[in-house]
Amino acid sequence: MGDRQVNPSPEDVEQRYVTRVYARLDAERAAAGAALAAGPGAGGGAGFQARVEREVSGEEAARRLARLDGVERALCFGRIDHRDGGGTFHLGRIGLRDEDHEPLLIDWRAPAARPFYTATASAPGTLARRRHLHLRGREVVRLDDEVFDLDGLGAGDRGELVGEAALLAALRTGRTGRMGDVVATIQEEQDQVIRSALQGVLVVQGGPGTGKTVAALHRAAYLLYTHRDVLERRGVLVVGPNATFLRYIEEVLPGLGETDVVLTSVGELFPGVRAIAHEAPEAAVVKGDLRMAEAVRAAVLDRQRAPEDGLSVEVDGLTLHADAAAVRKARDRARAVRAPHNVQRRLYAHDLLEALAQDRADQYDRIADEPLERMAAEGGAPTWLQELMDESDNESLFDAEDLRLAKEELWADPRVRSAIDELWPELTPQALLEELFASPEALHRLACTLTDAERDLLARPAGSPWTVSDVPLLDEAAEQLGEDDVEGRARARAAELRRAEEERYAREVLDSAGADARAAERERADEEVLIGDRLRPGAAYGQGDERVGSVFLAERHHDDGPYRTTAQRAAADRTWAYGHVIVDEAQELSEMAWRAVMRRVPTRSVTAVGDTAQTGSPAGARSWGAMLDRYVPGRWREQRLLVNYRTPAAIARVAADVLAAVAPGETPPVPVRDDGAPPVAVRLPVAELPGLVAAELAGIGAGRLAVISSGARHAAVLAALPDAARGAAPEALDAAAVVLTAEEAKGLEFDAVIVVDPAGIVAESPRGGHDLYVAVTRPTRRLTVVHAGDLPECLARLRDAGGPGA
Ligand SMILES: Nc1ncnc2c1ncn2[C@@H]1O[C@H](COP(=O)(O)OP(=O)(O)OP(=O)(O)O)[C@@H](O)[C@H]1O
Repeated sequence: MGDRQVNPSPEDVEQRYVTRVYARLDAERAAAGAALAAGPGAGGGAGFQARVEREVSGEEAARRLARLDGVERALCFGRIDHRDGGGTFHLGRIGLRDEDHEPLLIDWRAPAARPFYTATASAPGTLARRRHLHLRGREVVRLDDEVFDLDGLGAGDRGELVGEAALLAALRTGRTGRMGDVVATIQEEQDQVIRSALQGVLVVQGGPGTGKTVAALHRAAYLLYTHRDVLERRGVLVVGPNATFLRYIEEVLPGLGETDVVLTSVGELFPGVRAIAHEAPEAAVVKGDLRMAEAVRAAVLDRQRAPEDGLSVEVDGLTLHADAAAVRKARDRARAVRAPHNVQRRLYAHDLLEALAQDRADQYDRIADEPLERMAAEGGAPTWLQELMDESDNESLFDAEDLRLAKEELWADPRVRSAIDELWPELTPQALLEELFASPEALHRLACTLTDAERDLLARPAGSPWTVSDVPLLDEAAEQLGEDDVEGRARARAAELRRAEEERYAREVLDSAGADARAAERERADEEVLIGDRLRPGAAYGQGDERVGSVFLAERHHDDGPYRTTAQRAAADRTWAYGHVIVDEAQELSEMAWRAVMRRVPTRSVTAVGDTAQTGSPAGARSWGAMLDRYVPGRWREQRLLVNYRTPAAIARVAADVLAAVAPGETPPVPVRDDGAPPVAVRLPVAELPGLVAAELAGIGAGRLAVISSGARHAAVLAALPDAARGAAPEALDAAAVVLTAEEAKGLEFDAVIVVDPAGIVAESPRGGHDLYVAVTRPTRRLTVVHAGDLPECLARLRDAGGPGA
């Protein structure tokens, strides 16, 4: 008996494999940790080259460690067996090799992993079997097998879901308040989105719950894996609708082993400004309109003056004058240079200083000559003096060096400086916009393509807090003004030699990365400003001006402080050019917001995911072409997601009714499951919400609940539910119950949702009932609609269903 060989169960076999995989992960972590601990002191050699190499290997170790740390959970989740001796592969969040460098775990993004995501019962490709491994910690707790039997059932019987059992199990799991990755259950239509080419603009259009967000995040991870060379250096930017949403999705990418991604919202795109103030939707519409770019431009040009009577300044008892023609010439010359306002200003100031210095020299000449000329005129000059005077006729006492010194001296004089500042001030984006909005006269004169009513919407007192729709305008202004990085340039001057070396290195980086359009543009602009050493750095200007594109990059590469990742450096730099940008809830972006986003990705490598049927902002997109054709005329490609993974069929039917009312002609996505409690409508005073919330929470166990209410009832709902989390603060995601507006709920999901005052939500929705559509598409299990008056017609199905309070 004791000798009898018992075949190990499939679970045991997989457990053994999984244990090996985790042992390997531990070993790799230890190695990366040791490399990092050895630190920059490791490896000898002084000089820049050695330093860069050490820094790069330090970066590499830090990155590797972060990647290995993120993938602990469900590291190995699948296995594929090919037919006819094609081999067996285990799939994981990252790839691992064993001690002999043989593949142990295939990265889910590798081509070899693809059949796992594309094989269906009707089209299994070369697969004989797909297996999902479910782990708890490092323990295998369940296996789901799909055996592809070519002679078996047809597609109609099996459906086309990939890994159906595992998918449904994943969809039924209670929500945690954080989006998780779906690497084990990616569906084929999502796989196509994820693996679509890096180049160009990809629009992913799909109804609520079709996995647009989750697919976009997996796409980020896929692109980083496949194009690591470019993207690790340039970074990937994900733009989401607000800070809560960003918190909701922030764990997905680290869980996939990727950390080089910047997550931000439009309100945070401008470093140093936190836009939190609310404003009227009508004002947001005006600020989102492209005509605002013209208004900002006009406001900048308005601050570049050439007065009719020229410039006069009192200096040391003399009135120095630059006549109108000279000032106009200086302005036109500065404007002709392709550089932003604050950079052009240096040229303008230089030319005015020259005119003033020349005037002073002429006046000194006259003063010096005057007594002699008077003597000569009175016939009292001796012959030798007369001869000398004739010889020096028209010859100034001042040479070029004197003039240069005079300019420096004048620039150091506060009266001269403030006179020049009056005509062409150095401006910050904040000051420019604040002054524009605070002056009805300036608005009238400069925002001339707007109507009076539109201008009235922009007017507000100085010192008002920034709103989200101000941010693209600040960005626009920053682009027109140019930032004068005084500190950066002072640092640069102090380390001239080191910079030269770094520049050489950065040039190599630039070359290998291909042309960086943005850096090249800056380079051109700066060279033009500096042509012929006209503004040579010196005491007069106090700063080094010799910036070129690769120096920008060198500055970005080098940092005297602790090591910063690409993502950290990119996030702090408004002018960073990303390798790829993903925009979620992209339908909400205004024209001006798109302009700010596109500025950050000169290569136009963009993924825009959204649903034009959910557009809530009146400044947002009604069609993708309206937003994108301007940047990539006719060249953006669209992929549609058609399956709803979030909401069970009964709730999806209610949502479809709402959709038919707010966006007739739009097709709702097809729900993938038909379970969960039927949705109900209850007539209930807000004061009785606590009982309903308690009952719903009991119904969902450890899940999450949201109460989504109209603005009109919001305060009353908050008062009735003092224990619930409130508002869109990111912490609210951790609470069992949260009270939100429809706007705040966008992109999020909850096990149970209570929609309060649907008629109010419809009435308040700037674009009709779109906000109600958002609200009823948030639940994964239960939907309750609470109303006091009549239900909106689009919810008639709930009334007819005869729920308890219908
Ligand atoms: N292939 C999948 N496997 C498991 N879960 C999935 C899959 N695809 C989507 N889901 C789940 O479906 C839910 C909806 O996904 P997601 O939030 O990405 O949808 P969306 O299209 O962005 O929705 P919305 O338009 O409402 O923002 C999430 O819980 C997500 O994890």
